[in-house]
Amino acid sequence: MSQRPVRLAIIGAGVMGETVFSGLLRAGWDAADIVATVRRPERGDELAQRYGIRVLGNTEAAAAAATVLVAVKPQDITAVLDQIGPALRPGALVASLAAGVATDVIEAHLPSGTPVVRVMPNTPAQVDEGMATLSGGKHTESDQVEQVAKLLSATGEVVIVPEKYQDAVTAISGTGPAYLFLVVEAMIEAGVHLGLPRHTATELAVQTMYGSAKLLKETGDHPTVLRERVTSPGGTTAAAIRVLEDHKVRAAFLGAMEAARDRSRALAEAARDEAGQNGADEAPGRNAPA
Ligand SMILES: NC(=O)C1=CN([C@@H]2O[C@H](COP(=O)(O)OP(=O)(O)OC[C@H]3O[C@@H](n4cnc5c(N)ncnc54)[C@H](O)[C@@H]3O)[C@@H](O)[C@H]2O)C=CC1
Ligand SMILES: O=C(O)[C@@H]1CCC=N1
Repeated sequence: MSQRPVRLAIIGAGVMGETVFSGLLRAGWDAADIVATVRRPERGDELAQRYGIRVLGNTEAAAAAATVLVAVKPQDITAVLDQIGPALRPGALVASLAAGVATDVIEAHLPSGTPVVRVMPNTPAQVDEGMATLSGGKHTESDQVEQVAKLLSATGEVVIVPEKYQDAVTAISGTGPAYLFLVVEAMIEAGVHLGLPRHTATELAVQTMYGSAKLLKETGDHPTVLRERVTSPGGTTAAAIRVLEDHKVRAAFLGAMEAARDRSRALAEAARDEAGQNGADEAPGRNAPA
């Protein structure tokens, strides 16, 4: 424990955990500064071989690092926090990627005074175009939130938000890539239905999504303005949009995003109930800053 800490431990290196540490490696971090944990040994071997990072057990990894990023599913997080809490280094910072799970629940499963940062990232971080939002807990100083923001900025944009926004954020940027992939999937299938070869339909749909996103970002123009520029009076776009409006696409997005927000809240409640059942208030102070 007295050894110099590694910079980061990723607890549960699945899709998002790998996304974060691979972005840090692309940004120039040394593999020796990162340790990760996994549930399946084959997964650990794969990560160690591909990236040269060390794969350890959960408590060993937590004990080794200055910052501990917990990237397990919301359903698994309280058990993992209970396991790693006693092993944390004094002053260690804990960040969580778990959808819904609030900082007070995370704090309740860690030694009293542990600084906690709740993060909602997204998968475009795999190509350094992520969108992550961060909120600090009640023992977290603003420079500690900034520290996690700096770390995640290796994989894209980062915004610090009040925690009360995190469920809505989850519905827009955390979950959002899936809506857009579904739109592309639907466009490809429709293109095939119209008689295009599948590879042609795929290339056209993917580049159209990419080009449209770039146009939105680079011009800063409102999507309504950009849509109007495509829509000629009495033309093809007006005909297509009319069908989408008939099918209540906007209402469907409203309903879908309310459902995502509500699910985020429900995941939070499930984790909170577990905290209650375990009688976890806050564990005794073992992590006061050194
Ligand atoms: N996939 C996504 O687009 C996003 C995911 N998230 C959040 O990120 C977290 C991780 O999600 P994914 O990476 O998609 O899930 P995943 O299932 O790919 O990764 C979770 C990993 O944790 C490992 N794990 C579970 N229990 C463990 C334990 N006790 N010890 C060590 N490893 C353990 C699993 O084996 C798995 O590899 C979730 O909490 C999710 O809400 C947040 C934003 C976006
Ligand atoms: O579907 C989920 O629960 C996670 C959180 C945001 C995106 N994927």
